Amino acid sequence: MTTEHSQRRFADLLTATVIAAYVLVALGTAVSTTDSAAACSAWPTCSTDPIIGSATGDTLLYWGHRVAALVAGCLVLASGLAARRVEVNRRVAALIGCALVLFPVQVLLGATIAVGGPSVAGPVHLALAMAIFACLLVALVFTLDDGTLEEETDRLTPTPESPTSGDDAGGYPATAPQPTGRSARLKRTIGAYLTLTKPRLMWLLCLVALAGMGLATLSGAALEPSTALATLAGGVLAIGASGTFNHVYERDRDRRMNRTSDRPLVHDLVPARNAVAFGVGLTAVSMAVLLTWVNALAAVFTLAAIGYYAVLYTVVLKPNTAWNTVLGGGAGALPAVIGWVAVTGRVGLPAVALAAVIFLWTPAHFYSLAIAYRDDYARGGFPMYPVAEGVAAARRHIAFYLGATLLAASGLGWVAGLGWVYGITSVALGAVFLRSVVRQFRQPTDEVALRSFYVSNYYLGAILLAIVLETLVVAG
Ligand code: HEM
Ligand SMILES: CC(C)=CCC/C(C)=C/CC/C(C)=C/COP(=O)(O)OP(=O)(O)O
Repeated sequence: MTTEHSQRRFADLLTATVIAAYVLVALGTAVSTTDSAAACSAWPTCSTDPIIGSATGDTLLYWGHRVAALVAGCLVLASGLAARRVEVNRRVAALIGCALVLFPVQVLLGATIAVGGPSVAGPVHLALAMAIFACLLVALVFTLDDGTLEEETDRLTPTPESPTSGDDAGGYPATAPQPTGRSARLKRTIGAYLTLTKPRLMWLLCLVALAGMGLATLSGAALEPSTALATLAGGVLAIGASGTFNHVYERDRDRRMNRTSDRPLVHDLVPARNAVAFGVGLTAVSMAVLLTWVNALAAVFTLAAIGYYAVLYTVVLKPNTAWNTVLGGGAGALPAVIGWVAVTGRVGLPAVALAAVIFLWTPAHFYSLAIAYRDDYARGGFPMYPVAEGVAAARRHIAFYLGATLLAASGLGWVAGLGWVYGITSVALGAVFLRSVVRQFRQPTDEVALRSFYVSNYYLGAILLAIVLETLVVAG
C-alpha cells in the first residue's frame, strides 16, 4: 500500500471518529435534557431492556448514547493504533493521544452519572466530551492539511486602486441597456430598490428571529401570532435598510468586483441620495412597527443591528481588517436576541446561546465564498481572510469554526432543553457540513468551496427549522 493511500485511509478513519465523537456529544446533550436519564439507573446495562422492555423514546435515546459511546471508543482506539502505523506528525499523534487518555475518564464519569453521582459530574462530562471532539477535529485538520498539495504563500494584496471601470472589472458593461417604455422602466426601478434590500439573506435571518421566538416559548412565555408577524415585518424592513446603506457605501468597490458590478448603484439605476432616503424610510417604518406592535427593547436591538451591519461592519471592519467576518458575525446573531426579546421583553440565556451559534457559524459560512471569490475581493480592496492570510489558512479556520459551531449547537440544545427533532437534525446536517468541509481539503477547487458555502446555509436553515418545529409546532 502506498504512503499516500494509507494517509488517505487514516484521514477517512479520523473523519469517521470525529463524526462519532460529535454524535456522542449531541446524544449526550439530548439524554441530559430529556427524561431519559430516569429511564436507566444502572451501568453498564440498563434497568430497562430497549427491545423487550417498554421501549420509549427516552430509553432508546439512553441506549443510543451508550452504543454511540462504544462505537466512538472503538474508533478512537483504532485511530490511535492507525496513527502509530502511518507516520503522522507529532501534533496529530499528541492530539489523538489526548483523546485516548480522556476517553476512559469520560466513561467512568458517565457511569458515575448513571448510578446517581454528584450533580457536578454532568457539566464536567459535557465539557470533557467537547474536549475530546476538539482534539480529534484539530488532529483531522492537521492530517488533511498535510495531505493538501498547495502553497501556503497564496496571500493576495487588496488593490483598491485598480481597475476602476466596469469593463475592466471583468467584462460587465458600465451601464446596462435602457429599457424602452414606461412600465418596463418602472419594473426595472422597482427591481433595483428590491435588490438594495438584499432579499436573498432574508429567509435565513427571519428563521433566526423565529427560532429566537420559539425558544422564548419554551421558557413559558406566550407568543401571539401578531407579535411574531410584527417582529418579522420589522426585521425584514431593518435588513432591507441596512442592506441599502451597505450598497450605498460600497458602490465604488462593487464596481470593481465581478460578483457585484451589476448592482443598482453601480449603474445609477437609483441615485445614491434616493437610496439613502429609502434606507432611512425603511428604518423609520421598521421602528414604528416594532414600537407599536412589539416592544421598545426589540426596537433598540434592531436599531443596533442596523448600525452594526451598516456602520461597524461595512464602514469600519470590512475595508480594514481580516477579522471583519469574525467581528461582523454579531450583526447576523442579533436577530436571535431580537426574536426572544420580542416575546419576553428581556434578554435570556437560550437566546444568547443561539446568537453564539450564528456568531461562530458566520466564518464557516462566509470564508468558503471568500475563497471562491478571493481575486474579486482583492480587486475590490477588501482584506477578507482568504485574501489577507491565504486559502490554506482560511480552510483551516473554516474547519475550526465549524467545530466550534457544532459544539455551540449542542450547548444550545442543552441550555434550551431541546429534544429529539433538534438533536437528530443537528447531528445529521452537522455531519453533512463536516463532510463538505473535509472535501475542501481533498479537492481544493472554487466549485467545492462554493458548494460548502451553500451547505453552510442548509445546515443553519435545518437546525433553525428544527427549533421552530420543536418549539412552535410540536410544543405549541
Ligand atoms: C459577516 C457576516 C457575513 C458575511 C460577510 C456574509 C457574506 C455573504 C455574501 C457575500 C453572500 C452572497 C450575497 C450575494 O451574492 O447576494 C452571502 C449570502 C448569503 N448569506 Fe451570508 N454573510 C454573513 C452572515 C450571514 C448571516 C448571519 C446569515 C443568516 C443567518 C447569512 C445568510 C446568507 C444567505 C441565506 C445567503 C444567500 C445564499 C444564496 O444566494 O442562496 N449570512 N453571504
Ligand atoms: C435585524 C438586522 C438589521 C440584522 C442585520 C443582519 C444582517 C443584514 C447581517 C448581514 C450579513 C452580511 C454581512 C451579509 C453580506 O456581507 P457583505 O455585505 O460583505 O456582502 P457583499 O460583498 O455581497 O456586499
